[in-house]
Amino acid sequence: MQKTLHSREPSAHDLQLSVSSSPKSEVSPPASGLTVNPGLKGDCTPRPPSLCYARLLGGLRGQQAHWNLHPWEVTHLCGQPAEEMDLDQLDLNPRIIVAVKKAKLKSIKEVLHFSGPDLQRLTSLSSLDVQHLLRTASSQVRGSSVFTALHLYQQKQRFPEQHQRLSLGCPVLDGLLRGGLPLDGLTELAGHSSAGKTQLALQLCLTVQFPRQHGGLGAGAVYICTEDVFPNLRLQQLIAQQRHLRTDVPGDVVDRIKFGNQIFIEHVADVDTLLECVSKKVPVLLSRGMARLVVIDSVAAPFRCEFDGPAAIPRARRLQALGAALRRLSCSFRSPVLCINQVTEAAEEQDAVPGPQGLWDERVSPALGMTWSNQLLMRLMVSRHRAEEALLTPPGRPDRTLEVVFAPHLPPSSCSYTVHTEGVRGTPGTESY
Ligand SMILES: Nc1ncnc2c1ncn2[C@@H]1O[C@H](COP(=O)(O)OP(=O)(O)OP(=O)(O)O)[C@@H](O)[C@H]1O
Repeated sequence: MQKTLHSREPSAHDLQLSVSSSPKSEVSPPASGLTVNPGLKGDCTPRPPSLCYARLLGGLRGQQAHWNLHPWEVTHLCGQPAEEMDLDQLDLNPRIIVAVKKAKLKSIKEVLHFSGPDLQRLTSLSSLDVQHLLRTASSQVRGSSVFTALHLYQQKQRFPEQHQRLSLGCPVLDGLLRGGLPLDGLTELAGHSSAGKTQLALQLCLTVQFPRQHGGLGAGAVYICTEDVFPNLRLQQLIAQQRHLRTDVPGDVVDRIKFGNQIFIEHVADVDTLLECVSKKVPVLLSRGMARLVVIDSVAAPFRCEFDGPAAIPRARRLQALGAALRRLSCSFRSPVLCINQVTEAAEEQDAVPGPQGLWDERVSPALGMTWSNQLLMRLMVSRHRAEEALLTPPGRPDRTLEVVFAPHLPPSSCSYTVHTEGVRGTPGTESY
């Protein structure tokens, strides 16, 4: 009987292993990384565990197995459902396998359903054997693909999904954010009134609709307004100007996208409606692939109105609930969530958020305090130079700054930007890290 355990195309490295009851039908094991299988009696040649086990199994059953795969792969059938996994795939002493089979356990899944003491009782194996059995079974189910965050970070080509970002529609801004907004997690965009937060959010609602190769996610956006009416006129203007802003994208690609049809606008006035919107309505759009960006403009307004005075504890609870719902949405649907936030002038110097250069004179801090800050993956701050400073700014020079206040993957950094008819553009050469 022939048994093929893996359907991968054989390569030069593959070891064709014929296993039979005949002791001569074996292949030299690989030179390195070998272990001695404790279950082998009278045969102390070091071999890969799976190879030893295969040989013994063949010997026990008088059967022939012919495996077209590298022996190391036999123990690493990653991704196969546990219920389909045959006990014979386990790299174990056959004595243990026989005991398990005698106990009428047919698959790895069944083995893993029992606790150690239950297995001991069922199989009459020693506690050490049962521990070994459970460890081998669980590592078989888990497979070999344990990756650290460093692996994911360093191997960009191998994990393109993990490195995907939503472009801001401008190479300078994308350069500052190493590609754009991360898909998993909440990004806050905080800043004074008229700094350009809404402009950037509108631009993202358009960028998200571009195909992946042009920095988008090929879907629409949900825009939740909590304070002002949605700026529809400005959106129409930005749509009309997309060809001028996105000179990197072929004109026919821009023309084909019906930008106006894929922005879902919701107005909410209080915290309950906001929570209901993000937990009921938004998931429907995201799960259907109709949207892959959520914007809340602004997140502070409902909390500011409803929790005036000493209502700190209920406010913190609602903020946490909102943060949790948004994070769940973002991670489940790999869709960025952008929360626009207002800022408050800090009365005390120690409350202020330092800019990348430690600009204490900014003396502003995003609204909603520490409870909200803890919900965020990344905080961006936009600022517009004060009126008196703007007078000193030479004409044509940018008077706005975008700062990365914190992000797990970015250093504190900043760059200048301008808002034009066609949208928001970073100013080349103004980046500082
Ligand atoms: N069509 C346009 N052409 C050029 N600049 C524009 C245009 N529309 C808006 N702007 C600029 O954008 C600024 C307003 O930006 P935006 O509405 O994003 O502010 P904001 O940070 O969201 O403020 P708020 O918190 O009050 O909503 C204006 O001050 C103006 O300089």
